[in-house]
Amino acid sequence: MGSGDGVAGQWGGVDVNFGEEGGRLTYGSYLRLADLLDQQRLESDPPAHDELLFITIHQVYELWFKQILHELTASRDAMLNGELWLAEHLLRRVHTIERVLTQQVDILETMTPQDFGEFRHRLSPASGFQSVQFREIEFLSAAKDPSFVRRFRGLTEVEQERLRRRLEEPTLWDAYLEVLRKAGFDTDSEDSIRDALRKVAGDRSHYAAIWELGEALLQHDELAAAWRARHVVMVERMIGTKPGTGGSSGASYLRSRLDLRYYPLLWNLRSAL
Ligand code: HEM
Ligand SMILES: N[C@@H](CC(=O)c1ccccc1NC=O)C(=O)O
Repeated sequence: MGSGDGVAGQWGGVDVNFGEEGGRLTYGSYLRLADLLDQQRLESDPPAHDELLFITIHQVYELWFKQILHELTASRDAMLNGELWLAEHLLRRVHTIERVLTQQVDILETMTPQDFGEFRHRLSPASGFQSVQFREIEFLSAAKDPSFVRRFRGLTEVEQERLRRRLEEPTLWDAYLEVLRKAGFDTDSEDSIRDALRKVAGDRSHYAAIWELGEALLQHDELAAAWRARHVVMVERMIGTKPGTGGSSGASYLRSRLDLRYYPLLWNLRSAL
């Protein structure tokens, strides 16, 4: 039996020690649960029952966004280093997370418009439009749009700097073009890239790793589009045609974003196969 202040005892025939044990790692201290579980502060007063769900869902999104950025950055770097298997492996993990993110909408949709209405008026002018990590994912994937940095109101210096860095650094598409160049293809013009993609697609046994990587990028693009489509339908269900708390036209603004594609040349390729 161990010593210390913890609760010691027998469990299933195994000696166990619960407690701090003089600063030894515990589940709660490792995961910083005291801090994590103290971050859900409601705006509504008296508290609206569904606001905890609303905050929790968004915080979970942001945690997964952090993980996605970690994986996409490493995948981009792996492509630049010629480690194609690693780049693909990490993209496949991202796909799995992205599927979960779209499914999470189901949970939020258990909230009715009436119950959302109890605290929605407190949220203005905040909105998902201001999610820095969401925009970082777009920039890193290839959809760089510097106007977002200007249009964001109330960003901290650190957040602005994060976005500026993402605008400067290579995207996943830049890294894929580097992969094509290393394989001997010319990528100087859009036509030469189209040509390279057709050659890769036409000789998959020879270009297996490059083809599969292109497919993994396309999958990431498709899953991001699926999230946008799911989000706008949820928005219509929750607020109809009302303007958004972020100051946009709401669902019609979001509909204008549905055609966004990170890798249009990979999509165009389909018409040539
Ligand atoms: C009740 C649920 C939700 C409603 C009614 C809603 C509504 C909206 C609206 C109206 C906009 C347009 C900007 C504006 O406010 O004017 C927007 C943007 C956005 N929302 Fe939501 N949203 C909901 C849940 C979520 C969740 C769970 C996320 C996850 C992080 C999210 C992320 C975003 C993002 C990233 C944008 C910017 C999209 C873009 O610029 O392409 N939203 N949302
Ligand atoms: N823009 C939403 C409110 C909303 O959903 C929201 C508000 C604050 C922080 C994140 C949000 N999520 C997505 O936009 C609305 O207009 O109802």
